[in-house]
Amino acid sequence: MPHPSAAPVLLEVKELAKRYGDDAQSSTVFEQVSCSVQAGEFVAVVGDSGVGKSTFLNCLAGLDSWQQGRILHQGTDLSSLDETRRAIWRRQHLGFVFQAFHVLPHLDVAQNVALPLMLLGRMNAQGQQRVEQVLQAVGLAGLGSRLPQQLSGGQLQRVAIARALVHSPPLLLADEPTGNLDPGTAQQIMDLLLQQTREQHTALVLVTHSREAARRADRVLRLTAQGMQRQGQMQTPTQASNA
Ligand SMILES: Nc1ncnc2c1ncn2[C@@H]1O[C@H](COP(=O)(O)OP(=O)(O)OP(=O)(O)O)[C@@H](O)[C@H]1O
Repeated sequence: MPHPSAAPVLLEVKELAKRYGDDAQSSTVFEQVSCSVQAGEFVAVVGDSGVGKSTFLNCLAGLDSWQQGRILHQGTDLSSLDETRRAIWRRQHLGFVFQAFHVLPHLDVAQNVALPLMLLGRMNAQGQQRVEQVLQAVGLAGLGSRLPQQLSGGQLQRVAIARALVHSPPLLLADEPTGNLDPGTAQQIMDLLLQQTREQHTALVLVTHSREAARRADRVLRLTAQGMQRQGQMQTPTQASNA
């Protein structure tokens, strides 16, 4: 695997600002947020509770809107895509692991994991094999026909990770994927996430409060209301805008 510093830039965020409310009564969540992520790189995003980490991740996924700035994925400006094209772009380029799993209760484990392939029209014999391969990789081999209600929290999070990786997206966004888990299971989930992203050369942007998880990142970025800074460094505004 090439070292991240030699890899091309996958994601660029330029002076992003997010506000809620209308002009008369708006409240700024964050502004002047800039950063970039290279292919295959693992970036942890940390910050105080309520500072806007989940909001930032939702913006990166094109699931939320912003008032100023740009988000570029491999040079494509997300705001240039209408809703339909954004949805297609998400299917092809993105995996998202939510804190609350978001596993569909009426589908079995294999069907949940297969969803991205079905949406991409890739659920043929090869797709079936891929589902089995990913289930095995996350330690759920043999559990494909179980319903989500028959799984533990750690197993459900594994389903969510398998589903986010099954279509080999270049970018994986994960919002506190270990937040609901005990420390032992949390570590296993982090091991798995890292192993899978390293093997598939997927860039990983992980929002976390966990020092343990952040410690394993290639880079840690701290989100504040005024911008994004590389953790552990005092930066000039110019350096921060290049974080
Ligand atoms: N729909 C909304 N309308 C108004 N304000 C909102 C809305 N959604 C979120 N907020 C506010 O935006 C801010 C950022 O929320 P967000 O969930 O992104 O923070 P966070 O850093 O992920 O928090 P935590 O670490 O506690 O999960 C919070 O102050 C929250 O109250």
